[in-house]
Amino acid sequence: MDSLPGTPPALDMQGIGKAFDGKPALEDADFTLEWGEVHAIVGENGAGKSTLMNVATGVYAADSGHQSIDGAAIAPRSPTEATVAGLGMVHQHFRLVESFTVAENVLLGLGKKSRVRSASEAAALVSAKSAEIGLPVDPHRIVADLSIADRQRAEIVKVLLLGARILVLDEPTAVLTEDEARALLDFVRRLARQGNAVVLITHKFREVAAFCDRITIMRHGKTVLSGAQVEGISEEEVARLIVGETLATGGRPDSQPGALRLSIKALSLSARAHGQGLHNLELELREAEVLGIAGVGGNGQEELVACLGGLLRPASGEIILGGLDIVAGTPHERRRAGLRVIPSDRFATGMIRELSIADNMALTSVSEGAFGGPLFLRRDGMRRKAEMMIDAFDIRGATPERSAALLSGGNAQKVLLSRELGPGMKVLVAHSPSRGLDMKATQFVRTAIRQAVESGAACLLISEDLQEVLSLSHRVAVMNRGTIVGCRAADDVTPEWIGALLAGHA
Ligand SMILES: Nc1ncnc2c1ncn2[C@@H]1O[C@H](COP(=O)(O)OP(=O)(O)OP(=O)(O)O)[C@@H](O)[C@H]1O
Repeated sequence: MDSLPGTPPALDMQGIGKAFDGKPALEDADFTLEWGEVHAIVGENGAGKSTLMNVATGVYAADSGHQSIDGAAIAPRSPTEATVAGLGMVHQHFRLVESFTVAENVLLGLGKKSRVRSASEAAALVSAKSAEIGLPVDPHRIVADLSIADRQRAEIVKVLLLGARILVLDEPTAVLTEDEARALLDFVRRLARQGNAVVLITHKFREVAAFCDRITIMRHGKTVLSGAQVEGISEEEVARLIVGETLATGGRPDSQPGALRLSIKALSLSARAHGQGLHNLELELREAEVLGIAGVGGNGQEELVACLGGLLRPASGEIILGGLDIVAGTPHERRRAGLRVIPSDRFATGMIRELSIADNMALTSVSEGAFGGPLFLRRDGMRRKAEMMIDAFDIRGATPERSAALLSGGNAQKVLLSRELGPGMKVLVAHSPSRGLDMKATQFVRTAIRQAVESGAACLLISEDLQEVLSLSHRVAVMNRGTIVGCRAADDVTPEWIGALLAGHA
């Protein structure tokens, strides 16, 4: 989509360089966004997509290069400055104050210089904007009470109210259901067609193909394809440019399921206290087997993972691992019995953002005395172990001392895997293990699971990504309303079977 002749681009970035601790995250990167278009930025984890847009929006200062917004040269020193100039970003982790209402957040964002003085005036603005752009947002709700999709919409309305006409969305659909994602992307297209401009950072080619006008591809901090028309570009071509090499396609682990490893009997969890709850859930998992659990998110998947990991205590039922009922065991005791969990939200229960990579890798073994007692922690041992893991799992840009908060999504997942797939693992519970990851990191995660299962581990794979479930599992179970509503060999699974099971309980 070209702007009218003589119209300056919405955003123009040329020759952008940025290094962190001497390591380049961006090298001579270019990006041009026209008014009226949705422009996708794609690239593998750590390619520099977020960093490029963080430079554009004043989160980071570039080391080199220049940029302009609507023809005016600018090097924003803060996100507020960028938003005032017309450029606003909605990050992967939302930046709203949780204890405030949506209107109070907008009031806070508008700042003292604004003529808006009260939360009720801000609320009126939110309602008007929300109606104008067709994005439902209730200004009076407390942010902590909102669903993820509601929060995202609130953040978008806020950014637009602060003056943005260029909207940057960093992997906005990674946290949404399919319906929510479609609604958001429809909105994004409308917004662009009204004369605004949108940058969409995404890993999903189908979003690029269906909703974007042009595409920019990044690899290792550089722009390897700049603003090509989406029409006429194939998924294979995009994949090749993203990774710079061809990927091996994986498949199901080459293993024969053996003896019973884990059995869950009549597991129930109160629905009132814990969202959906669980109802008489029954499962059996064998050694060297992947049992995939398909279903729409919010049907008890989170609760099942929390009950297995020991973060929630079920009202009744048994969880038998290797002949032992672990239902009353602490998370630590379950680990000792060989149970490992990869949660869907890496930083909520898997890792501690504020700690270093080495500390995160040692998190679960420190209490077992692997690195000395609490008073004399052998930090050199932790560092050496972390160096080995960084090497073995090819965690790019990582050093043992670096804060985990600085890892890209794919690399954070690799840190988690390096810790959980360690010795003693008998049952792996993996919840959406490749959510938000690029193709190469996804491939890495699936290969790691496959190898663990081929060495005899049992894996319960819980994922809303049916393709992921089908590509790895020996058997597939369907979860709906807090229970397992059907289970069969993966080869016999059809979309109709899954659809009927989901509808039968709708
Ligand atoms: N504040 C920071 N300090 C140090 N290194 C950083 C910082 N922010 C990003 N990096 C590094 O810069 C590189 C590019 O990261 P960036 O987050 O831009 O990648 P990305 O393409 O957005 O990845 P993802 O798809 O995983 O979000 C990575 O190696 C990352 O670890």
